[in-house]
Amino acid sequence: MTILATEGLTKRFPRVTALDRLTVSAEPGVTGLVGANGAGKSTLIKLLLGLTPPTEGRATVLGLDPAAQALDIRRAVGYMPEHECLPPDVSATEFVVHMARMSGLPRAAARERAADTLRHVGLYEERYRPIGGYSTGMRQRVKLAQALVHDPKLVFLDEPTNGLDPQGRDEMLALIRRVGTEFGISVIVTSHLLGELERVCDHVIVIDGGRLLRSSSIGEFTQRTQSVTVEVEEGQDALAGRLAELGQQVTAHGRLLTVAVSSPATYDAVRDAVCDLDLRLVRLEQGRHRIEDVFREEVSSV
Ligand SMILES: Nc1ncnc2c1ncn2[C@@H]1O[C@H](COP(=O)(O)OP(=O)(O)OP(=O)(O)O)[C@@H](O)[C@H]1O
Repeated sequence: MTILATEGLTKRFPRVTALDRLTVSAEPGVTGLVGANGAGKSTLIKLLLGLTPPTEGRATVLGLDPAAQALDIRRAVGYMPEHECLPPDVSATEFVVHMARMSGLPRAAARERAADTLRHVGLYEERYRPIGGYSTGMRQRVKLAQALVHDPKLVFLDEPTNGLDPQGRDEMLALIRRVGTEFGISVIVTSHLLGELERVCDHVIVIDGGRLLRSSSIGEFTQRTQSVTVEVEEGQDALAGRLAELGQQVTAHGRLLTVAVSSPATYDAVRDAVCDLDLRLVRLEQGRHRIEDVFREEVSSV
């Protein structure tokens, strides 16, 4: 089942084209939507929720059309907006119960669901205090709770790690992973920090300037760029030459050599070259480029 699909989706503002003929789809699971600030991530989410109409093109969310079935979509989808949107003078409990009631839950069910959801996102006693006194991390959790309280099939999380310190970031990312795995809710999560998404996503969509740069599973993203780092005590130039003769693709970074792994034979070639030249091997380490590196390479080649 496809959770969302777009075809030639375009949004033009008077001065800027925020989305430019975007054709992409996502399957159930956790999908990262990656792009620099201004790439068009928030605009895409707003179009998919039916909050703003496209200039051209089409989209479906859970098989529904945002232009004609926006209310049905909102019933089945949760949305955590990027910007601050919480009332400071009510408690998290009051706010999340209110949001559950807005989604159509009866009073008792809304209270129960709100309590469960706030506990799931890690807010306990503090949920009775006014939101105005919360830390950024606590406020992000409240925003996440209101997106989950009506038990959606899919949630859009717009920059959920924004403003968090490294520990808060790790906790939020772990929570997002749990939403996708334990709760079984599909997640579309945006970030301009490319590296952090590889830890939680099954699939990544990269957009740049409103255009699709890449859409693939995390595995494909990193596999393609698998490499092995070789360090020898001395003789790295001779080793690089020998490996090149054996048909390997080698790059030198000071004392370290990075060899692209084209097949398992690459490891045999490294072993043979080190033995032939009688070198002392210090390190042989499997390396994977991070999404960040792949993205940088692709952007610079566009
Ligand atoms: N309502 C609007 N009117 C005019 N321009 C807009 C509007 N909304 C977005 N834009 C522009 O469209 C482009 C894409 O914005 P968008 O907010 O979708 O990017 P983003 O990838 O979510 O980045 P950020 O994380 O910085 O919000 C930007 O150039 C932005 O200035």
